[in-house]
Amino acid sequence: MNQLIAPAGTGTLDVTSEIGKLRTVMLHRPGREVENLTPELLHKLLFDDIPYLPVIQEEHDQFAETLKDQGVEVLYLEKLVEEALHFGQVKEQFIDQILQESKSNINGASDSLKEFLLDIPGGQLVSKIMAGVRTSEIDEGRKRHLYEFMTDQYPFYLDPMPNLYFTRDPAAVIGNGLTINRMHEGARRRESLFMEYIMKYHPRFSQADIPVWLNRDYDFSVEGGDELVLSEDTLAIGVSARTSARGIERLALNLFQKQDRIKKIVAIEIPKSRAFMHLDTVFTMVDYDKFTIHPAIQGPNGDMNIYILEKHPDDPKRVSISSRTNLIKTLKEVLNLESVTLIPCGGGDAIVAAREQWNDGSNTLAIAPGTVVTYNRNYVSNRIMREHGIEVIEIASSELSRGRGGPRCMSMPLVRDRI
Ligand SMILES: NC(=[NH2+])NCCC[C@H](N)C(=O)O
Repeated sequence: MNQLIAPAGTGTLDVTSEIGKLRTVMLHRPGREVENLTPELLHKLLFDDIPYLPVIQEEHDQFAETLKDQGVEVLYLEKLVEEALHFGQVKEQFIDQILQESKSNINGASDSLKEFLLDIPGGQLVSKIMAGVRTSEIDEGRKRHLYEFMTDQYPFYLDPMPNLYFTRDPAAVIGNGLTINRMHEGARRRESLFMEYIMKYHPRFSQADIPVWLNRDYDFSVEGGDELVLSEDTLAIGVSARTSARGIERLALNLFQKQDRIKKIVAIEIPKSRAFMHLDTVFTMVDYDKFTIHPAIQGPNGDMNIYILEKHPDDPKRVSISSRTNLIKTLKEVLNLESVTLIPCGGGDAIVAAREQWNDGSNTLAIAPGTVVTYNRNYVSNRIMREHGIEVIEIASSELSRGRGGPRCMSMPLVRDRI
């Protein structure tokens, strides 16, 4: 195995805001999993079109370079998982678990598949699992069951995982710990297993005693696109198509029990629709007192359903819940700010806002207070942000945007400077 990309012993996680200078981030460069999309599978695998692999990779490399140029350390998911399996000597255990969790596709062929995967040389196993395994890839000689010889069945034993380049969702760093998420959609459920292995077995993290605030074995879903770290003591979490109220309450209980820095969780309900799948598709923090917003998530007078969860004074099994209806007022209250500016996606024009939100116009990745990375195609939203004094660094987005996620979705911050 080549030298570790992520040296041992540097594995502290530290994210106490959405905007502190970004120091270390985890990305996933889209790979062959994207080429295993077919029109029939698009809906199930949560895509709207099939990206052209060489171009999506080029755009992704440009994204990574942009971050590196700003001094950000970029780690790659695939490499971290390979290293975790190698140094933890857990390749077979990992294969067993992937097969176990892919059961509905495998349909009894797991012995042949396990042999097939064990034969793949180190360094290629992880990308193979990510790309998916076609039924036609298993040698005739390895097939044992009648249905394994049939050709007209579902094409995959292991489904491809084309959403992996949205590293934001399967896990999220909060303070010095993280959530390793139970994903809402079956198409993404296995993704968080990778992070579990990285944290347990990668030499950079395994000795660091990193708290896991919520694990993927909890029955109710939470996804990273809904988890926003507003400040050292306050989180915002979307109650969305992907993140359940129960998941949020469990996370709150665990946090209040295991640490005492984070004191408030602001649960923000958003419409449960495909376009607004996570809170970060309609709301991101771009500066100390500025946020992007898609106006369609607010009622006529700016009203919304917002709940603040706090530690219950005398019952550790409950949280105290109080409600709010106005986003600006709530943000001012929890962040102790005199004023808060919401920058509307598409400048608030109904058509432009809808069009640009669809291509993640509100989904910014802050790399420092007042500096964000965005997609170039959302030129109206980008202009409006600049008019509000934000430095906007644009990246190419023709193919990346086809997966319905933007720069925030495509990045998992591991370390940010405190602000
Ligand atoms: N944090 C985000 N907004 N992630 C976007 C994920 C998009 C992905 N196709 C999905 O449906 O899951």
